[in-house]
Amino acid sequence: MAQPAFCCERVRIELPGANGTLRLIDGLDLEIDRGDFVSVLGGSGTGKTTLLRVLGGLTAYSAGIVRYEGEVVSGPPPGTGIVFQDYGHALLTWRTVRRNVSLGIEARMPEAEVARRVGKALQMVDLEQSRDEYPWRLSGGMQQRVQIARSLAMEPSALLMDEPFGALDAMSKAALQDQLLTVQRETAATILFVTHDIEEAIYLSDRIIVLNGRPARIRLDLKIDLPRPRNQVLTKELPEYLRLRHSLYEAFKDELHG
Ligand SMILES: Nc1ncnc2c1ncn2[C@@H]1O[C@H](COP(=O)(O)OP(=O)(O)OP(=O)(O)O)[C@@H](O)[C@H]1O
Repeated sequence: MAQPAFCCERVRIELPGANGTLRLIDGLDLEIDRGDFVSVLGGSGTGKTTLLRVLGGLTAYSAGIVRYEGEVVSGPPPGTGIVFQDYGHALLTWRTVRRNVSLGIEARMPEAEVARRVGKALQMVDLEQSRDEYPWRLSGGMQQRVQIARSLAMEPSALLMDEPFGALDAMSKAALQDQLLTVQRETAATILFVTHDIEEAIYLSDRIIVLNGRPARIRLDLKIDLPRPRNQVLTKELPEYLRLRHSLYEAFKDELHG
């Protein structure tokens, strides 16, 4: 069998809390295949963001082992990019769009290669027209596209995304979802996507993992077998989409209704 992109074996994640150590996740076994789009759902505070940070090498784990492409994760693995919800803080206001996108690569490669990658990344998120603008002159959706372009310029083999569209209005959100699906098709990157939005998770994913409990465990692991390319109207009318939506809302009934 092909080597998975991410592999967690009996992973325990503990964080310091006001009343001692918080055991957030324990005994987590998880494999994420290369090129898969995997969403992580779970109630507030279950540890979704923390798990993403552990896979991205930003937060240490306390037991077990996390691997990316076979290598033990002990810092941000080469070839992975992280996109946060808070694009406002992620972007540098004094740099143009182009120079925000080049941020992660400009010190590491020749100028011509930087320019090529920035141009390609801006094209993928449809922001070529705004390359010389400053981020504060852009809408929220456009700012988030700048952050995504910055990750894409690193030509990542995996993207870790923490509620990237959580702060956007419904129209911008749908447009960015479709753009992300196009990016995934073009780059074949593995995408791990944390969201609170059940419908967004079904629409985008090949697989959905639901975390719950303290310490959190995987409560549901669903394969999403909807045809691609997906379509905001047609996909959401498919009986299989409605069935998945129904079972996920059932799984979250207690959390949604208190
Ligand atoms: N750096 C930290 N130090 C200590 N505790 C933390 C830290 N980061 C998060 N926590 C705690 O860990 C728990 C899980 O947080 P996390 O942000 O991973 O959950 P989440 O599932 O992403 O939540 P949400 O859906 O609300 O964003 C929370 O109780 C939070 O207070």
